[in-house]
Amino acid sequence: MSNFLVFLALGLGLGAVYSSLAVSIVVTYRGTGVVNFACAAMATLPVYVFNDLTANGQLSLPFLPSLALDPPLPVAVLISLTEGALIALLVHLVIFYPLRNAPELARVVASIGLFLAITQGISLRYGAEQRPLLPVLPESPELTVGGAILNTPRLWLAGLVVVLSLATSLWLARTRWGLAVRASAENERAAALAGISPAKVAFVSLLLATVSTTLVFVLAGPTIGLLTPTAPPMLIVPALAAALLGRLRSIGWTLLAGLAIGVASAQITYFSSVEPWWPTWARQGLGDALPFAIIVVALFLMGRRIPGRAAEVTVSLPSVVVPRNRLLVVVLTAGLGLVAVLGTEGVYRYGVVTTLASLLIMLSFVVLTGAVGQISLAQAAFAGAAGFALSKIGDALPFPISMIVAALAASALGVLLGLPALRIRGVQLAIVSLAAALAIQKFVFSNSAFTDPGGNFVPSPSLFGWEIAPQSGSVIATREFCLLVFAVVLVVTLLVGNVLRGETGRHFLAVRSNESAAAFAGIDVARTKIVAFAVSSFLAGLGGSLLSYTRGQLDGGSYGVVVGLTFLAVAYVGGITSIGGAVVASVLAPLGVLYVFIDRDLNGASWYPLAGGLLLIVTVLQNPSGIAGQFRRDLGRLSARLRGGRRVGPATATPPASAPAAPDPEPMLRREIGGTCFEARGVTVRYSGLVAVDAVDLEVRAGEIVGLIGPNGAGKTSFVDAITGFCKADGTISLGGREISRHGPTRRAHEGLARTWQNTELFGDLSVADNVRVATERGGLAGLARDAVRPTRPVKRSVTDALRLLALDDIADQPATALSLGRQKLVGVARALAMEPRMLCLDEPAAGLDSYETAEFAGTLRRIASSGVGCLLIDHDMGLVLDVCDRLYVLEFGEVIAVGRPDEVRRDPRVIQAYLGSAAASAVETSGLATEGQRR
Ligand SMILES: Nc1ncnc2c1ncn2[C@@H]1O[C@H](COP(=O)(O)OP(=O)(O)OP(=O)(O)O)[C@@H](O)[C@H]1O
Repeated sequence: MSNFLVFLALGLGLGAVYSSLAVSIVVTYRGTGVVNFACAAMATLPVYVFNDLTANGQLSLPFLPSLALDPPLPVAVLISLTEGALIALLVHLVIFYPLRNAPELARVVASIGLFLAITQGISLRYGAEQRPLLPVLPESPELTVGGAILNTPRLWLAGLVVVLSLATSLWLARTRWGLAVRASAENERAAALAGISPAKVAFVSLLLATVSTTLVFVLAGPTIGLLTPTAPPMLIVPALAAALLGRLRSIGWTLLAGLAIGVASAQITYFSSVEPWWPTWARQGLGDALPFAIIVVALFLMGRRIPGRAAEVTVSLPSVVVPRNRLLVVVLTAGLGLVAVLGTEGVYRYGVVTTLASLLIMLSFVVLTGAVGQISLAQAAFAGAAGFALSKIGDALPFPISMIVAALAASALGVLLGLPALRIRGVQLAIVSLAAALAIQKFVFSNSAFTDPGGNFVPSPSLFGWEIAPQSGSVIATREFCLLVFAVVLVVTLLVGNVLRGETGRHFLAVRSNESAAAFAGIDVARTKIVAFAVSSFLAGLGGSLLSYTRGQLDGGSYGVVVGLTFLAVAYVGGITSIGGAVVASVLAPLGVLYVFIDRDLNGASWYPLAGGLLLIVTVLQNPSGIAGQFRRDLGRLSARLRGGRRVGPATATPPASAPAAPDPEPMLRREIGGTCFEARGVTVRYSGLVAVDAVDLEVRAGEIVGLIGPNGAGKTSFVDAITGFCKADGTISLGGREISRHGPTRRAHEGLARTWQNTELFGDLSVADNVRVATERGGLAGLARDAVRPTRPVKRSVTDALRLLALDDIADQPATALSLGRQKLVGVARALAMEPRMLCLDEPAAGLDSYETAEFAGTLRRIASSGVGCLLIDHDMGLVLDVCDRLYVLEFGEVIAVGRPDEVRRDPRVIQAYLGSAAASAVETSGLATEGQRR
């Protein structure tokens, strides 16, 4: 019992550090929208200054020579806090403020760049060796409870953090600045309109967060562990777990969660080091794995309830370059690689082989982060998992089977990590993957129960009994091994190129662009993400296996978290959205060609990690598509100039200069209206207290065009969302006589219920043709296998027919988002049509079309219906609706107030009343609704 109390006090101290960091993460997030992975790193720098001041009497600020100064303790604390404040100012001005509207991925990556820059900068300025930290808080009064002497400084620290957290909570709740932070977090645009400056709010939050964390770090002394450049910064992982448990919002819950995590990990330390019944395999690293377990559970249980933060403006991710595997480019790049392998020796050849192997790890980022938009910080852990697996099975299995099995082990781990990604995305996934990387490093790679403490030797690959030793005597990279790596990397890169330009690649890009629209285009979003995780971790595993051969031996730090963050940094700097970017990144990779050059010829290897962090920040700020993207743009400009000086810009489909005459009236199509193809009974949609759709019955017959009209807010879109499975609803929905009420959106789409969206919802990275085509492809593992061998397959007839019907075939190769709004809507209709639906729901398809295009669209709609498809049309253009629809349903406040033929409905007094109010009713009766509809 007394040990329990001792560890409870120790745990409260540790928990206090976690809590203070976690509260800072929450305050920064609410004020700036950035989950700051460098929060602990920013406070670590002042701890070094404080440590030098108190232990050596030296003021050693970054970039400046040390000064002899022996200040009293309060002055030393004050100097450290001032440094913390200056760091916050600098980070705000140089990084977070310029990135305020950048995509979430960019902001996460920038804070990782900051983490790397600070930790590597500390290493250069203060050295990488461990430093002891002296207690700062008083050791009195001595507290003895139940015979246990409790650690008083840790209890003081816990008390201080509780007070600081309460003060922060009061500040947020009661002060003008606190109100501004809360307003900005809810709706930055509205806050800005109300006169609140988002920039000032962001700075004040960051300042408060950094200074309070600095104070706690400085006073915590040995509670934060030994002082090394990376140990205190890595406290960010348990702190992120606590912040998530507080839903990135509640200071109180965050405080409690941090304290609880601290206490739990102290108790784990106690039990695992003392109790004989504690399993041997769980004696090392379990405390480090705890935050991962907590984060996964927290995100799984309440991932969707963690609030996003609305920015004033948002910018999309850099666009993806779909690889073409052009023969000339492949031959030139492969030739260059071969020359590098054959033309180098010694340490340079080692650099070449490292670059080649790293290319596969960089490709793993291109697949997962570039193509699918999922941020993973665990790619090095996957590489390491394969490396460690290879050290165990490399002797038992021949090459390449051993390498493939090892990579499959990494892939299995990747799929496990991908499971939480089905419920979460963006920065939350970055947090899970960071925690996973730390857990794998500490609990698996550094655990003697799973690895060999004497060294995890990786046996040389042997091909048909011929051993290809990676090293031989003093040769650190043999030519045969380099050629083997070259061959593997070339084949795998070509296969990845095939996958990215095939249907799997289109599914990836669709999911990255818009998950809801992808789901209703029949794409299984969950399966697509899992496939991406599997492929990406498999690639990381292959790269890790090849790297492990070159190393010969692995230890716990070989594929640690910081290695992983460095991989991400170079992948981003090279260009995370293209294979060319991965090639550039592999040249920049740790121990790769450039590194060897910097080390050998410039004697600057110690600057490499710092340069990596800084370059990452600069890339995020200046050039999100990386070096490869910039190169491609420059090349484009150059070739345009050579072709005659024309500017290269996105292709746009311009409408005709002068509006052509309206098309001839559609020759009367013989439309046979068949039996009921769609039926909704008692459909009701509630948003909290509001009944948006109230027990609506609606029926559409095959070949019939049914209009659903009503004033703004009547519930039309909610009804379509309900029947297509995009919002919760009561009632029954049947398609072709089969009830589909319980099916999800994707299954409803597969059953033949297609829809278009009010806001186009196209896939921005795909061309017009691919936006349509992607809805006809099934993807999955079968698609992956087909893509690998034959990525260019014939386009389905329904796709070409839909493009032709909507007159989009002449602009099929243009990027969909470069079209006018009206034409984008037509692409949405074509996509729905290509799925060969029985029933088509069109949500305001004519908004954005001019009168000529609208008249054409009316004809198109009749043609669609004449093929037997039931159509439900929502539109405010009454001219179109009255002209084209066979029957109309009129909604008001969620209820159907009229049903009938257009000529009946337009004379219905309730309808006239609903549209215009009673005063104007009689006037309109004479002019007709059509005029009013057109005016709208
Ligand atoms: N996600 C939501 N949460 C809460 N209320 C909602 C939500 N979506 C819609 N509403 C409300 O439900 C009602 C119906 O909205 P809906 O968008 O379905 O109407 P609509 O007829 O499609 O309007 P419009 O013609 O302007 O598109 C409105 O009062 C709207 O404010």
